[in-house]
Amino acid sequence: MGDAMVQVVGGALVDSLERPTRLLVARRTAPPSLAGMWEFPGGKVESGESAEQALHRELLEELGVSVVLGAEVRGPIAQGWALNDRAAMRVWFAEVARGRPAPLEDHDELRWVSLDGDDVERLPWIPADFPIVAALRGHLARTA
Ligand SMILES: Nc1nc2c([nH]c(=O)n2[C@H]2C[C@H](O)[C@@H](COP(=O)(O)OP(=O)(O)OP(=O)(O)O)O2)c(=O)[nH]1
Repeated sequence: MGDAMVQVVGGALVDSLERPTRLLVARRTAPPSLAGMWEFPGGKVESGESAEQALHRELLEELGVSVVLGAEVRGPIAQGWALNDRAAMRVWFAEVARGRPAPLEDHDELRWVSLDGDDVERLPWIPADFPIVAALRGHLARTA
C-alpha cells in the first residue's frame, strides 16, 4: 500500500463527544453501486490539505456544519481503514459546533441512530464500513 492510495476522511458525528448516545449516518446518492448505502459523511483529501482540514471542508459542504473533532477511530494501517484496492479512510469522532446537519450534497437522508443496541450495525452500510462501525463502538465501550 503506497502513495497511490487515495486518502478519504470520514466523520463519526455524535450528539456529544463527552457522552455519545447517537451517531449521525448518511445515505449516499451516487454512484449507482453505492447509492442507498449508509456511510460516514466525508470525502477525498485534496492536494495541499491535511486530513483534518479535508474533513472540516467536506462536513461543511455536505452537511452545512462546523464541527469539533474528537479522537480518531484508528484503523490497522497508517491511512486508516482500507475501503477497496485504491482508497483508504481515516475516521474521527466529531460534534457539531455550528449549524444543523442537512443533506446538502451527496446524501438523500441523514439519520441520528442510537448507539445502544444494534440499530447502527443493522443499517445497510457500505460493506467496507462495517469494521469501522464495530471499532467505533468498541472505542465507545472502552471510554464509557
Ligand atoms: N465519504 C465516504 N466514502 C466512503 C465511505 N466508505 C467507503 O467505502 N467510501 C468510498 C466511497 C468512495 O469511493 C470514496 C469516497 O469518495 P467520495 O465520493 O465520498 O469523495 P468526494 O466527496 O471527495 O467526491 P468526488 O470529489 O470524488 O466526487 O470512498 C464512507 O463511509 N464515507
